[in-house]
Parts: sequence; structure tokens; C-alpha cells
Amino acid sequence: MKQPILHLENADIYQRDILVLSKINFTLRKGEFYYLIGKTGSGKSSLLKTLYGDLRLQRGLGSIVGFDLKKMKEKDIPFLRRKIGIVFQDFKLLNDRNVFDNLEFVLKATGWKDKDERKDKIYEVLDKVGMKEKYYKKTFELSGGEQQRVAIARALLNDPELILADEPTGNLDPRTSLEVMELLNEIHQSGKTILMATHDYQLIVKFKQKTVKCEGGKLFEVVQQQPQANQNS
Ligand SMILES: Nc1ncnc2c1ncn2[C@@H]1O[C@H](COP(=O)(O)OP(=O)(O)OP(=O)(O)O)[C@@H](O)[C@H]1O
Repeated sequence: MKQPILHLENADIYQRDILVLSKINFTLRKGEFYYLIGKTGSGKSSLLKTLYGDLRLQRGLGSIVGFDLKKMKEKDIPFLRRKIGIVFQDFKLLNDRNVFDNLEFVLKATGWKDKDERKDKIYEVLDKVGMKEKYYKKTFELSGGEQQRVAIARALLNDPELILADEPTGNLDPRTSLEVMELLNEIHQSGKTILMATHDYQLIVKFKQKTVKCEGGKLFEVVQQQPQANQNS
């Protein structure tokens, strides 16, 4: 069996002193793609925030890309984030600069000293998401789908062991959502491990993947429906 990239055992997820999810157990192994589904307010974002160090894991066990979520200190968080690519619903690009500079900003902040190496890496990830030709565009000049492509490119910069995506298609129209989903699928097929929170039933049906669901303060694995056997055979 492949190594776990993420492992939660009896983990409690809190927002301040509110228990959002209790005693959750979940293991994500290298190369897997899981959807995280559940109604609004069921705890998807809180779980993802705990995984990228925005919320503390107060009870239970949790490890992610080699970090112990329980023991992790504030100063460890930037190192954790270098090993995780995060994609948000609202892209979170810097609007005062162009595509190239958005990506270079991250590389500089994560210790890439050599200008030519930065340039090569930026073009490599932009090429992967089909945005190489638009490197000079200001982010506000891009469509929502293009902005999300750039945000995905940014998530790939440090060759992360895991991609966490929180409603990555939530701000996109149905057709653009499909295109972004195709891109995430390609990235998965190239070997990346992905956990993606989504509400988008259309995508879940079209791109079938393993699924976990937040409901009633718990996390469940959703058992996939097998195709009905032909009754006459
Ligand atoms: N900053 C916060 N402070 C206190 N409570 C919060 C905070 N953010 C979220 N909550 C509460 O935590 C619970 C889970 O919210 P969360 O955002 O994780 O749900 P979600 O499943 O991601 O919802 P959505 O699909 O709407 O994004 C909700 O009851 C919410 O009101």
C-alpha cells in the first residue's frame, strides 16, 4: 500500500471553541484523489484549514506531508505550506501585479534565489495550466477560469506532495468549472495527491473519485454505487 500523505485519527476540528467535526478518521495515500463534500456549514473549510495550519488541531492525532499537526509550532507553518499547494474558491491572486510577478512573489518568498531558475519554473507551471502566453497580463484582465488556472499554477510551484482545493470551481460558470476540473484531473494523473472540497454535484458525477462527506459533525467515506447488474444475466 502506498504511503499516507495525510492521516487523521480521532481528530476533533474546532472553530474557536465550537466543535465542528468530532473524532474523524481519514487517511489519504500518495496518488489518491478525494472529494470532500457536505452541506454549507458542515465543516469542509474548517477541516482544510486545520490541514494547512490555519486552525490548530487540539484533540486527536494528525499528520500531513511529514508534519505532526498536533505538535506543529507557528514557525513550522511556512514549511508545511511549501509542501502543500492550496487552491481557493476566490483565487487569492495579487491584483496589483501580473501573472508572472504573482508566481515570482511566491518563489522569492520560498527561497528561490536564482532568477533564471525562477523564470524556468514559472514558465513550466504556466505551460502546465495553459497560461504561458498570458504571463504578462494583470490578474484583473483575466477571466475567472484563467485566474483559477494561474492559482493552480501557483499551487504547483514548489512541486507539492499534496494539493488542497477549497471549492476551486465555486466562482466559475459550469463550462469553465469543467475545464478547471479537467486540469485538476490531469494534474492528478501526473501523480499528484489531491483533496478537493466541493458542492458541485455535476463535477462529482462526471469525474468520479473517492469521496468523504461531512455530516452531523462527523466525516464519512461515501460508498460508491456499483452499476446495477443486469437482472436477466
Ligand atoms: N471564523 C469562524 N469563527 C467561528 N465559527 C466559524 C468560523 N468559520 C466557520 N465557522 C463555523 O464553523 C462551522 C463550519 O463552517 P465551515 O466554513 O467549515 O463549513 P463548510 O462546510 O466549509 O461550508 P461552506 O460550504 O459554506 O464553505 C459553521 O457552523 C460555521 O458557522
